[in-house]
Amino acid sequence: MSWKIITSLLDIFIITFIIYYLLNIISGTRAVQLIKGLGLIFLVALFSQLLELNTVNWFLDSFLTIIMVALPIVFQPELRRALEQIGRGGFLKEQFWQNWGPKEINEIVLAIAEMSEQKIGALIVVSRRVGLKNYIETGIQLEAKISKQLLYSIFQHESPLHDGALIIENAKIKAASCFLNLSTRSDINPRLGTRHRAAIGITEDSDALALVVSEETGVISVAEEGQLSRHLDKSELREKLSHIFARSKEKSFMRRHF
Ligand SMILES: Nc1ncnc2c1ncn2[C@@H]1O[C@H](COP(=O)(O)OP(=O)(O)OP(=O)(O)O)[C@@H](O)[C@H]1O
Repeated sequence: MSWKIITSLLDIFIITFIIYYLLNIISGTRAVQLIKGLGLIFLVALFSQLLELNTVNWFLDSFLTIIMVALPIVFQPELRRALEQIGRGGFLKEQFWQNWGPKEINEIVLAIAEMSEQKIGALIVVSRRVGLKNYIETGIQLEAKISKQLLYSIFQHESPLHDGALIIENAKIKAASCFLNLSTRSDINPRLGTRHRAAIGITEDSDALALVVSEETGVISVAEEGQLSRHLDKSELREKLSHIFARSKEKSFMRRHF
């Protein structure tokens, strides 16, 4: 095979990968409708060029120029998320799991299970490699050890900190009552309210995990990478948390030794 063919194949492979990656990032967002709309306008523009419909051509050309200028403004949140996702791609290798152990996981699981039984609404965000400083700053800052009792008491209705999200970073409770960006995805179950949307939102903005207890039903859910797994029981939650930290430890070990 000649060098030229190899570089052409590489070229095609890279472009296919980039398109696949971009489609993955925008799937389920309002940008999908926009892409469909733009595709349609490009098709009409192509036909009008072939048929030499000059006025239509002129109109579509001017329209597309305006759209291109307006795009970054209208889709600023989506663009920011996409760039954050690209930047996340594994370059920040902070050993976020270092202070985590079975004890911390156990305390969280017990607190969530108890709140689920008593239908106490809760939203707990567990950060991983991506720091959540900008979200921590929106709440009341704490620097507390993880304990079932503390988590449980923060989310009691009488507690001034119960509203909003609690953020755990490096196995420490960093803040409570934090405000998160809500996911703008259009394919989220409409019966889920803002607590679940906020949980999904933070996992789109970062690689954090978000644990939710529904106040209405007591259902336990976990959001990861923009996907919500619902109806988890105590052991499934424990397994999920343990698995995530074990996986991170393994990956970090591989990086250091191979
Ligand atoms: N942007 C946000 N950031 C953090 N927490 C939020 C945010 N929006 C709402 N919440 C939390 O969610 C609570 C409201 O939950 P809501 O009933 O709207 O959601 P839900 O998904 O239906 O949850 P539930 O099943 O518990 O009712 C608020 O009281 C607040 O604690």
